[in-house]
Amino acid sequence: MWWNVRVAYQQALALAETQAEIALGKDLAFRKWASKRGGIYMEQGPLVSPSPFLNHVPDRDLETTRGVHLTLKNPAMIMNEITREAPRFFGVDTRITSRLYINPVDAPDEWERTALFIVEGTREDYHAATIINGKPYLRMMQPMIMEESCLKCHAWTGIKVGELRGGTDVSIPLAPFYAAAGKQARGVAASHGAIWLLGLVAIGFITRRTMTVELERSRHEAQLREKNLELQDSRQYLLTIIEFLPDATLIIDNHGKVVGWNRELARLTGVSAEEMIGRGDLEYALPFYGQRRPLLIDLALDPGCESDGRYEGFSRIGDIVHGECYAPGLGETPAYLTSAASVLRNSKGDVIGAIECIRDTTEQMKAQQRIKLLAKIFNESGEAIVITDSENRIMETNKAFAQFTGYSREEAVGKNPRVLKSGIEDKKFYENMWRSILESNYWQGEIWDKRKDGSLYPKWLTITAIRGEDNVITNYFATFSDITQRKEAEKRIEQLAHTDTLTSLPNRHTLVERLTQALEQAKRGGHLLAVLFVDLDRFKMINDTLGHHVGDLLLMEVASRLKSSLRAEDVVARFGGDEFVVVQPRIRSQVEPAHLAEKILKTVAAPYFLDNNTVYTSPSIGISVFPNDGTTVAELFKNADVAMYHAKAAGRNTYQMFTKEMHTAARQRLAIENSLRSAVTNDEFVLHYQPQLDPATGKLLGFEALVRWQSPDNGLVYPDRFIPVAEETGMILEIGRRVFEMACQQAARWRDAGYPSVRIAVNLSARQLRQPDLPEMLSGIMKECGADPEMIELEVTESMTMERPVESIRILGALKAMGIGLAIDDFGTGYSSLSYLKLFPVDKLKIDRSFVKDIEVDPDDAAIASATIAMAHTLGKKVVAEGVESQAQLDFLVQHGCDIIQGYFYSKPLAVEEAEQYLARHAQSGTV
Ligand SMILES: Nc1nc2c(ncn2[C@@H]2O[C@H](COP(=O)(O)O[C@H]3[C@@H](O)[C@H](n4cnc5c(=O)[nH]c(N)nc54)O[C@@H]3COP(=O)(O)O)[C@@H](O)[C@H]2O)c(=O)[nH]1
Repeated sequence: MWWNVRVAYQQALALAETQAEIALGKDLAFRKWASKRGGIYMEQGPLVSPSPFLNHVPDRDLETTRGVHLTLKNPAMIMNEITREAPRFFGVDTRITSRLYINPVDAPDEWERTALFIVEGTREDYHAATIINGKPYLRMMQPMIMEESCLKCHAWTGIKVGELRGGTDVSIPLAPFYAAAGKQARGVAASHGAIWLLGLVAIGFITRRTMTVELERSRHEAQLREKNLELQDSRQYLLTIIEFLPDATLIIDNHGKVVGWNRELARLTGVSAEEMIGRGDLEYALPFYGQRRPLLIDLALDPGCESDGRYEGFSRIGDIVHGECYAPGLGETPAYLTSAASVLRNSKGDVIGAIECIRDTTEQMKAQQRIKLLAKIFNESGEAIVITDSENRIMETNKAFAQFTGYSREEAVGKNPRVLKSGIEDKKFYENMWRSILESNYWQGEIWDKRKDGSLYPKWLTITAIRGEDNVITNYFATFSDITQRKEAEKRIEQLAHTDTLTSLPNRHTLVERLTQALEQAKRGGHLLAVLFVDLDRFKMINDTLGHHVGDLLLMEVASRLKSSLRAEDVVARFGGDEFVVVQPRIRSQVEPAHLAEKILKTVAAPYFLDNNTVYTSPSIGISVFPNDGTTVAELFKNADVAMYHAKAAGRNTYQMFTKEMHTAARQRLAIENSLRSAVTNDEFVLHYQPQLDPATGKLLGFEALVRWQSPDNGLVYPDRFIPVAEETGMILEIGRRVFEMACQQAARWRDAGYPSVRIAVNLSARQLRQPDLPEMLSGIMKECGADPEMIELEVTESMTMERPVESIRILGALKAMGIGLAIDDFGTGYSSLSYLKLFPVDKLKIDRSFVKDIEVDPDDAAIASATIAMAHTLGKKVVAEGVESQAQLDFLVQHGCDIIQGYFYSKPLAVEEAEQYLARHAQSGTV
C-alpha cells in the first residue's frame, strides 16, 4: 500500500511538471514567434506607454502615416504584463528573469538564482517542489539562450549569442495535485477493505509524512544548492576581481591546484588560463623558470620558510611574503619580477588556498639601473658638476666638485655658486656671461675661482640653462674642470716655444719677434739699432775634447756673462749652437755697439772653471747697424753674420763692424759658390805639379799636385779662392775625388811613358778624411787608373788630424796599410800633441812656409824649423820644407838636415806639360 501511495504522489508531481512544461511551452512559443518578428508595436494609450527599459532601442517609438503613435513591446515584457494582470491564469504563475536586467522586477529571486546557475550548466529545464508562502509549489526554470533576434533589445548586456541570458520561471501550485493523489490513495485503501481500515489512519499519516519528507528533502537540497551557489558566487566574484587586477595574479586552492590565472599572467607567461586552471604539482611554476620549483605562493604556504636564495629582499609579515627575482625564462624576454603572496583563509581561519600577485618590474628595474648609472656617471665624472634651481641655488654637486672646490655636497647645497667667485673677473665679465646664458642657454669659458681654503685656481666652465615646456628656466647645469695643470703646461709650452732650454735665453723665434718690434720702434723713432752676432771660438774643439757636458756648461756660463754685460733694454738670445745674438735698440751712434763688443770680448774671454776644467774661449763678433747695414731682420742678421766671419778670419777674439766691402766680398763668395757648382759638373779643374827635390843630390823625388779651376769666365782660379767655399759647401768631396783621380791617372801615364817612378802628393781636405769609406774609395780609384799606391802620397793638415786624433790614427793606419805615403802638411801652425804625433803612421812632416819665410832672420821660426827636423828624425820621419824661395833658406834647411825641398827656389807649380818636361829633363840627367 505504501508503494501505491508513493506512486500516486509521484504521478501527481509528474502531472504538475507536465502542466508547467505546457505553460512554458506556450509561453516560449509566443516569445519566439514575437521575437522573430521584431517584437510587437502597440498603439500608445492609457495601458500602453513607451518602455523606459527600451530607451536604447532606436526604433522603440514609431508614428504611422495616419499619425498613430506606436511603441515597441518585446515578448518577455508582454508575457510579464500578462502574468501580472492574470496571476492565477490557469493557476500557473510564469515570469521571465534575467542575469542582467534593467527593470528591477526582472531580478531573480533566491530560487531563481539557484535555478539559473544550474540551467547555465545543464542547458535543460530544471524543476523542484518548493514552499511558497507555506504552500507546496512545483517551480520550473527553463533556460533562455541569447539568439540573434534577442540582440535588438538585449545587445547592451554583452551576453553573446549562445550564452545564457536568463530563464522563464513557472510556479505550479501542488495542492490540487496532492489532493488528487490523496483521493487516489484513499481509494486504494478502501479497496483493500476493513483489513486495511486501520491502515487508512496509517495512510493518512503516511500521506502527510510522505508529503512532509518530500518537502523537507526539496528544502534541504535547495539549501545545499544555495550554499554551493554562495561559494561559487564568492569564488566567481574573486576571480572577476583578479581578472581585472593590473598585476599578474595566480590563485591555488588548498590542494595546490590552480583556480585562478588572470589575463595579465597569461600575457606575461604566454600561457592561457584554460591551460593552467586545474593544474597542480607546481606545474604553474614552469612558465616562470623552465623547471619545477616553488614560487612565492608556495613559500607563503610554508610558514617555516623565512628566506629563499632565489628571491632578493625576501620578507614575511604574517601570512604575506614579499620577494623580488630575475626570471630568465619568462616569456620571450627575461624579466625582473616583484611578487607578493598570501595564504587565503576561511572564516574559521583554515587555509583554503593562496594568492600571488606578480608585477613585471623590468622596465622599472631598467629605469632604476639607468638612474643608478646616470647617478654614478654624475658622481664619478672627472668634471665637477653643479645643478642649480631657477634661483641659482645649488641643488646637486658631485665628487669632483668637492675635490676641486673643497665644499662637500652638504655644504654646497642651498648656496649660490657665487661663493666660489674669486673676484678676479669684473662685473662686465659676469654681465656678458649671463647675457649669453639667457640668450643662447649656453656659456663656456675660462674663469678664476676661489676654493674653500681661499686659494684661487683657473677653471674651464660650461653653463647650460635648462628650460621647461613653458620655456621658463627651471635649472642651470654647470660643469667645470680645474685647468691649473693645463695652464701650467701651456705656460711651459709657451716658454719652450720662446726660450732656449739650455741657457733660458730667448730662442731664435723670440729674437726675431723682439727684433721686429725693436725695428718698428727704431723706424718710428728714427734712431739706430745694432745687431751683434757672437760666435765662440774653438767651441767645437772644447765640445769634442772635454765632452758635451762641459760644452753645455760653457754655453750656460757664456749666456749668463752676456746677460750681465747688457742694459735692461738690450736683448740677448741664443741663435743656435755656439752662436748668440745681442740686439741693442735705441743707440745714438756706431760707437755704442763697438763699446758693447769690447765689453763682451773681455767678459767672455775670461777663463771658465767648468767641472774641474779650466776652459778658454773667445768670441768673434760681427756687428750690423740699422739702417745703414740693413732695414730688415734678415738683412741685419745676414750682415752681422758676414761681419762675424770676417772677425774670425781676422784672427778671432775680435769684433768687426759690417762694411760695404764685406758686402761685396760676400756677394763674390756667393757668386763663386754658384759657379763652382757648374765647375764640378763641367769638370773645370786641372792640376799643376810643384816638384819636390832632395837638396843634397838635386834629385827629383816627386811632385805636389795643386788644383786649379780653369774657369771659362775668370780664367785660372787659384785654390785659396775656391777651396774654402768648396769646404763649406761640401763640394770639396767631389773636387777632392776628382783631384785624386787626375793625380793617379797622371802617375800611371808617366809610368807607362817610361819615366822613372816619382810620387805625386795629393792634398786631402778635412771633410774627405772623415768620409767613412775613404780607404775603399781611394783604393777603387787607384785600381781604375792603374796607379800603384807607392806612386801616391796624401797630405793631411796638422789641425785636421789633431781635431779627432784617435779617428785620424785609425784612418791613416788603413791608408798606410794600402801602401800610400802620408805627410802632415802645414806642420807647426796647429796644436800638435806630441804623444799623438808619434802614433800617426805618417812618413813626412811638412814645415809650413810661414816658418820658412823668415827662417834666416827670425830666430823663433829658425828654432821651430830646426826642432821640427830634429823631432821628425827622432820619430823616424822625413821632413819637407815648403815655400823655399832663396839660397839662404835652402842653406839653413840643408844645414839642419831637411830631407826634401819644395818651393819657388826650384820651381813654381807647373802645368802638366811643363811638369812632364821637368820630369824628362831629370830623367835624362839621371836625377830622378
Ligand atoms: N784640399 C786641397 N787643397 C789644395 C789643393 N790644391 C791646393 N790646395 C791648397 O790650396 C792652398 C793654396 O795652394 P796654391 O795656391 O796652389 O799654393 C801652393 C803653392 O803654390 C804655394 N807655394 C809653393 N812654394 C812656394 C813658395 O816658394 N812661395 C810661395 N809664396 N808659395 C809657394 O804653396 C801652396 C802649397 O801649399 P801646401 O799644400 O801647404 O804645400 C794650399 O794650402 C794648398 O794646400 C787640392 O787639390 N786639395
